[in-house]
Amino acid sequence: MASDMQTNISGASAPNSDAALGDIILETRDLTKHYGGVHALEGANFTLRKGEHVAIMGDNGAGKSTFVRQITGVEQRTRGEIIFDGKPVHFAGPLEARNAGIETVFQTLALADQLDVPDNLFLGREIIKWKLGPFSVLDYKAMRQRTLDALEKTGVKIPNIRGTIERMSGGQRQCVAIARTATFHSKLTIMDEPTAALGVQETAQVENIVRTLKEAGEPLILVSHNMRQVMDLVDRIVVFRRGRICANLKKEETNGEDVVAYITGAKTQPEYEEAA
Ligand SMILES: Nc1ncnc2c1ncn2[C@@H]1O[C@H](COP(=O)(O)OP(=O)(O)OP(=O)(O)O)[C@@H](O)[C@H]1O
Repeated sequence: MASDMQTNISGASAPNSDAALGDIILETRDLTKHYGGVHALEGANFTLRKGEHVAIMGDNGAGKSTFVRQITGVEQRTRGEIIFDGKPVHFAGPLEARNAGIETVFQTLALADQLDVPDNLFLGREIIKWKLGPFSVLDYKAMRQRTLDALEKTGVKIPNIRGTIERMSGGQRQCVAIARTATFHSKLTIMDEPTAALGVQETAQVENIVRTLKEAGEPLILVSHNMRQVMDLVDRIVVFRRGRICANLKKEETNGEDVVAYITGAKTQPEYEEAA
């Protein structure tokens, strides 16, 4: 599948068609989250195919992060179904989601500040050299080598991988988090505003990593407010408004102005009108 896609897709902005994409990797049905009286997410029906890159857009408070938190097991949904890789799932926490193949890069990074890059990459799934009863010895050499491979693959330049995360810039930290995805070939990557706090160069680096994921046929959900970035990187845009999906737009059939009209409520797609 990936190689078929590569022949069809010469760059992130190449035209896309459903035929170039694989089976459904993620589906949500009626996904809903209420915080007491706050209906943060209401009846979200969403589908993502293997190899597809989809942006989630919407105004502040539209429900984007809430949607991500239900999928990644950070919170427990009020109702609805999540079907991941063909099976209904109910993750008790983010580690369970990660072990199932969902790698998430949050706005606030889930990295351990006191640890170095290899330790962060392999946190919770260390390579074991040998194990005897309750004792095990970790294979640090193998973990370091795989770290260097992952950074090289994603084009990330970090001068000293043995330095602790707390000493790195925001961009470097973000790249480490994203390189973790590349290392483990996750089945799905979710990025929630990965470049919101980054400078121009660091943003470009993260965007390059997104392109390498696309070339490798790895699916992605990208939550972003950045229209240029979205138009540059994804195949499809799903717009949330007041907790509900109000548009599902193929990139080649829309433009920035059109997307803004859905975000602000000036437009709603007919199929979502009843819900809006
Ligand atoms: N833990 C919570 N308790 C109560 N209300 C919450 C909680 N988390 C989010 N909300 C509310 O749910 C709604 C959706 O929030 P969410 O963070 O999903 O929006 P968002 O689209 O990600 O916004 P932003 O772009 O500002 O990050 C908002 O009204 C928010 O105040």
